[in-house]
Amino acid sequence: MAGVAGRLARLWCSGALSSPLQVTRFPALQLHLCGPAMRASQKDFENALNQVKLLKKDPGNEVKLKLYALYKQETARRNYVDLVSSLSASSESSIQVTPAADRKQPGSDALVVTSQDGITTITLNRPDKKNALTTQMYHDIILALEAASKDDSAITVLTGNGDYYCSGNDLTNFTDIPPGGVEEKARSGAVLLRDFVDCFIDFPKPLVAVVNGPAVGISVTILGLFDIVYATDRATFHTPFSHLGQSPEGCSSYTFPKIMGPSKATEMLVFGKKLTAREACTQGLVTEVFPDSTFQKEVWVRLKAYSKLPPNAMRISKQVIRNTEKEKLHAINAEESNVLRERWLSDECMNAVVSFLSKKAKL
Ligand SMILES: CCCC/C=C/CC(=O)SCCNC(=O)CCNC(=O)[C@H](O)C(C)(C)COP(=O)(O)OP(=O)(O)OC[C@H]1O[C@@H](n2cnc3c(N)ncnc32)[C@H](O)[C@@H]1OP(=O)(O)O
Repeated sequence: MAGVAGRLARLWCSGALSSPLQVTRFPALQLHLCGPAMRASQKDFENALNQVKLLKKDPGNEVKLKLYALYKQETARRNYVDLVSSLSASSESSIQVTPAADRKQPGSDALVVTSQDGITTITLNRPDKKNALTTQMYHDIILALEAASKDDSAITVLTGNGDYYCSGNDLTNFTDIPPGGVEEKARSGAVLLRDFVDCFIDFPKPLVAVVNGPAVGISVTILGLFDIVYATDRATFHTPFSHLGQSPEGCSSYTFPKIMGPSKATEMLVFGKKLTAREACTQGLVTEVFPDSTFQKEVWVRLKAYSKLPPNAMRISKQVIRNTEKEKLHAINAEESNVLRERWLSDECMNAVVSFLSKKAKL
């Protein structure tokens, strides 16, 4: 695998790949760009890579993102073959192979929703990926919030499983390029972002973030739309948008200056300054910080007590607080999503994403 990865890296780092048009002149590589249904043999793939080595110019970021996606497919294919080989090698193997149709759909395990003691808890559950948000997870969170807004719980909580709260947008989302290309991807991403943030703006009940560890990107910006933010003292708050060639979302361009003042907001949103939990609390983004050793216990005791308060009174009080700003927040969300759609198409953003993916794939 490292061989294929290394070759891909050398191709684009050395400038060996040329334009997307030139790449599609090579039938074997084209087969791979068309996906698993038209999969070329490993030999075809190796041949294609040798062919593209002869090209002179950079292939462009769209092709690099496709190459990364193909590299992941290739890895998955090899893992599949290895697993089946290991099963055949040991006829006494105890591994049960579940028929594909019976398996849970991707994404379903990545979000866990529970309801207890008047509290609905939505838990991000991809601890091995620091709870990075896949496209599926954005959709699932929207559905979970819609359900929670109508269930009989008094309070809704968002938290993370594992050492991180959330590492923000899963940057591999960028490799899932539809037939309409990166423009279509950016358009659909902006619609999803807007719908996702709208749900937080409109959420009718008290919404609490239980920040169990570091938080990055969109998981930080939407905190400005929560009613309470409790954090472990291990948490940090980081919005590296400029580093990623991106711009603020989650209404943070409005809520952060309002919460912490324009210059502190600029340090975070423009210069990517990472705040400790205590700094975030001093600046008003976090409601209260707890020692990590007692964080879960203290927070849940507190929330269980709050959940016994009259639910209608809490809902109406929240409406009174939120309603004066709702229209404005929706307008800001729409504007931020539009700006980001453009940003996602910029070289600054594409280069940053390709650089992250190259490091991740150890290319
Ligand atoms: C609808 C769309 C809205 C889009 C708007 C959102 C804007 C944002 O959210 S921008 C912020 C995007 N997030 C990042 O830039 C964070 C990227 N990740 C990291 O910098 C590091 O992984 C992190 C500091 C979070 C953790 O570092 P480590 O403690 O060293 O752990 P690893 O890097 O080894 O991470 C383990 C594993 O998880 C993968 N990972 C983590 N975060 C992401 C992510 N955001 N996207 C994709 N993958 C992520 C990481 O690559 C590792 O994977 P493997 O190597 O496969 O094990």
